[in-house]
Amino acid sequence: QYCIQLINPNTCQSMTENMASAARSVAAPDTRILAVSPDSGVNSIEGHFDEAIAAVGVLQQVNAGLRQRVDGHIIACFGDPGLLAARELASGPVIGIAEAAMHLATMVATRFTIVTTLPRTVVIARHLLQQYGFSGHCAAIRTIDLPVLALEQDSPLPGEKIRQQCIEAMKYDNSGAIVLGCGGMAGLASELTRELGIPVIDGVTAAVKMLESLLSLGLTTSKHGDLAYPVPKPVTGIFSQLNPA
Ligand SMILES: O=C(O)C[C@H]1NC(=O)NC1=O
Repeated sequence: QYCIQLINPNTCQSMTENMASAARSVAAPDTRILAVSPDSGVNSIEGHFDEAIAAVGVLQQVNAGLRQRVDGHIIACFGDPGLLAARELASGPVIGIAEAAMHLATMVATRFTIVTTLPRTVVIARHLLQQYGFSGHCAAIRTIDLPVLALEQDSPLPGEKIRQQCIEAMKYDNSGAIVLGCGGMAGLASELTRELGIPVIDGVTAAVKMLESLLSLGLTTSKHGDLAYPVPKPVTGIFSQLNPA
């Protein structure tokens, strides 16, 4: 009975489709997943500049979701771009895949390792750990040193490098769980968990189940305080699409 809007903040359609199938594989039978991505922006998010651009696209999609009366929103990029702004705009709950995966990891292990893509995005994950209060829980942030879109090519290399970093994490990091640090890794978690014998958590599937939990408990974004709807004012020019629905 829920309609969840899954927003891939980059414009790579194949990634949107891949994460949508991962989301649908865990969604409750009567949960509908509406997978979208911005009409314009960047085809992969690999740094602060890309994040800033993607955040505007996320807000445009949240607005579209509001008009379609979706029950909640997932921001499916490991930088959780635009998360708090999206919570101001939205009436339903909004969850970022990084925060979802991190929360679940702390419930099954005392420390976790994040495995992400490019070294330059490590600082983004570090900032989120601080913002969410999980710095003490994260033993290490590892990278496969491949661009995000390498995950969309038909090659075994990214999967192999992720597996290798998971094995290194198990050997050297004293971590009890792994967090996959990219929306494009969504389909890999269950096989890696089975093969390696350690919880490997993907934020897309984690966010779907957390959103269903919030909705079933009647919990939604608080409009008391700083996440109240934006102060009404004209939003002009290229941002006019962001005027609240
Ligand atoms: O920061 C990253 O490596 C991953 C991030 N970039 C992207 O386009 N989707 C993501 O989840």
